[in-house]
Amino acid sequence: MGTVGTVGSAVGSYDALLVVSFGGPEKPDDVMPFLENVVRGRDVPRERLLEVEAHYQRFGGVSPINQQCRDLIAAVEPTVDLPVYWGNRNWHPYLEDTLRRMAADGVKRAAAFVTSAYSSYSACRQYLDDIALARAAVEGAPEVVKLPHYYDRPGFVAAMVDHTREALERLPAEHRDGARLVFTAHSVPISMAATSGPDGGAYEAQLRRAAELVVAGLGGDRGWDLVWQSRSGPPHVPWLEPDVCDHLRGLGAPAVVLVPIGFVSDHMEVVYDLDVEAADLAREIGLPLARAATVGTHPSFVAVVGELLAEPEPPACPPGCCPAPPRRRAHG
Ligand SMILES: CC1=C(CCC(=O)O)c2cc3nc(cc4[nH]c(cc5[nH]c(cc1n2)c(C)c5CCC(=O)O)c(CCC(=O)O)c4C)C(CCC(=O)O)=C3C
Ligand SMILES: [Fe+2]
Repeated sequence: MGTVGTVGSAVGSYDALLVVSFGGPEKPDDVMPFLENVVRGRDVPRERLLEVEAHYQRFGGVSPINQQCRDLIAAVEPTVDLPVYWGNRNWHPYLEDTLRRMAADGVKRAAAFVTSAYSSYSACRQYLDDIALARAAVEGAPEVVKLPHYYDRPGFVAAMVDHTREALERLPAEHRDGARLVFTAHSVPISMAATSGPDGGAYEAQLRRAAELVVAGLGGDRGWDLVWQSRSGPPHVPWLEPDVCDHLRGLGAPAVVLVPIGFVSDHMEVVYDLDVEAADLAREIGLPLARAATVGTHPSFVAVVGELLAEPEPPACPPGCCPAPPRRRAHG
């Protein structure tokens, strides 16, 4: 027992909610140590890391993600009947420290809400692995049951529909009808996309499904695409394409609404890669652009957390689901 995603037990068996997130730096000196944590054992070239460091430093070394987690927790806390804890993969508060506190508080069985709605190694399995590692380091750590993916929940979709409609309204009136919806998500290596979910291909399939639901919620008759952003890794490794900026160059529509369907809050990939990079490009090519907000603390999204907690415990991911990519050899 004691594995993540354990099957069994009845509804209402949780004695805490654990919000699990990525983590981000909150001052300039945190940035490099945070980035080193993120890419440890991964094939990310030094030049890419320095580029991303500059994105964070441009915002004073502060990632928006931690405050967004605090905001989400503040919104969720009054709606659930459980103590709420928060632990990150890559920065304080670390999962391990949080699990230690939970053990000291007598928590036995927590539900984990991960701030990522989709399958794939980076969006799902890596969080499970991190939870397992943190649990192994903590004497008497609670069991942790990861709540299921929520990209197709009506509350998630409704929040994105509202935010997309708001973005459309920010476009000049004459362009609203013709504006194309361009959904974006974090690119991943093609090999990771291919092995995501129990039968492969789940990351892209789930994103397409979520986008379809949002388009339907808006009335259904608007042209849309799903494209990728925030590519990392070395140039010789193929990642999902097209990149959002390349796509905007050849768009052939009078205006665009970018909809970051792949993210649950406006974190650095959104405020830099979309609001700086893609927005600069759009200005350069004279393309009116509005960016939809992510679900954030939209009430219908907040309600999804309570909905997941009230459901029967989800089955664990099958063992072969979203396997880890091969780890990079240590440099000599
Ligand atoms: C699928 C996916 C999500 C969505 C699911 C989810 O939300 O979890 C996501 C989220 C995030 N990614 C984030 C930050 C970073 N991701 C990196 C690198 C990578 N991401 C990958 C994938 C994903 N990443 C991959 C395959 C890599 C290559 C290295 C590796 O195989 O791990 C790097 C290294 C530098 C670089 O970008 O090259 C950074 C700094 C932040 C925090 C942002 C903030 O601070 O506000 C968040 C929420
Ligand atoms: Fe990432």
